Amino acid sequence: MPTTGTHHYIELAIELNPSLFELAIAMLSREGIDSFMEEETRLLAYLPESEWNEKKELSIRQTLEQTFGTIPPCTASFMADRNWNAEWEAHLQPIEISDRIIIIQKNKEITPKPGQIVIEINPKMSFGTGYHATTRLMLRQMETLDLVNKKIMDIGTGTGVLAIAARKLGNNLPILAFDNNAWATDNAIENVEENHADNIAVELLDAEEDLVIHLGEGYDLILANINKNVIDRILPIIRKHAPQAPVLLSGILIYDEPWLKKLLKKLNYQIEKTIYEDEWLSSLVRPTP
Ligand SMILES: C[S@@+](CC[C@H](N)C(=O)[O-])C[C@H]1O[C@@H](n2cnc3c(N)ncnc32)[C@H](O)[C@@H]1O
Repeated sequence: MPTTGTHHYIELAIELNPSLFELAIAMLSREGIDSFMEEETRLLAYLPESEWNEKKELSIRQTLEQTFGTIPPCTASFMADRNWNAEWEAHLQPIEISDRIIIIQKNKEITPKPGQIVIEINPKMSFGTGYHATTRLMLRQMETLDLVNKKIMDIGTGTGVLAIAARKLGNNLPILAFDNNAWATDNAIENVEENHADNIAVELLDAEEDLVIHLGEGYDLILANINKNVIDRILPIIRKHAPQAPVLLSGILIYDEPWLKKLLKKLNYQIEKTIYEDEWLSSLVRPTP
């Protein structure tokens, strides 16, 4: 079971022209950072205190310099857990993913369109608010799929948003949703409960260590919105141990599409559909028969 505890983190405040936020988010996500908040002229990026050290700081500075030619003014400050929720929630507004799906936060009243699914997400520090293009892309792909009688695994569940969406989009089998970050699993459990989404097992697991044993249970659809490096390592495992399962991928930058195509070819997957938003893509891939 995930541990519920106090989580401290580092807030990086980067002074930037807002037109550069998307690019900065894309590049910082390559550093493994996946929690962001946008202010008028500052991009705030959050990472666990345990991951912050001189090497990480240097690597982030190099990434910023390579991306922008110079390092934008940037400060790092410690943030205790207790500062977090109110601040985050104050920034959030409902996000309409499509005519079919809208994401709202706790205590926000909205009138959904007829037939629109409402997902309530209180993100805390987890990724998956709908504020990121990759979450939107995954949800837009999912709403076009027939999820009935599909056993789904949600790798890197973050807030649990995709698993909850699957349930609300008509999926009727048990879902395994996991993340290697205890903030995320704690938060996903809360969100699953808030949404009365039953039969979703949220677990603290690492895809790179625990996949094989779970894939043996037999899955019909794998959701993996993670990042290039992790996908590079786990897709061969998925191909081997879930040889029939389609995989819905995101967390991949458009610049990395050639890499993705090469990997898919090597593993004998065919691309069924790729969609794009900002610098990001999502591909639905199926094992070649
Ligand atoms: C881009 S977020 C996606 C969150 C959510 N699924 C969504 O679509 O919005 C990626 C998530 O993968 C998790 N993650 C990264 N590496 C992982 C690994 N090796 N095993 C499990 N989860 C991982 C991160 O903690 C993060 O919550």
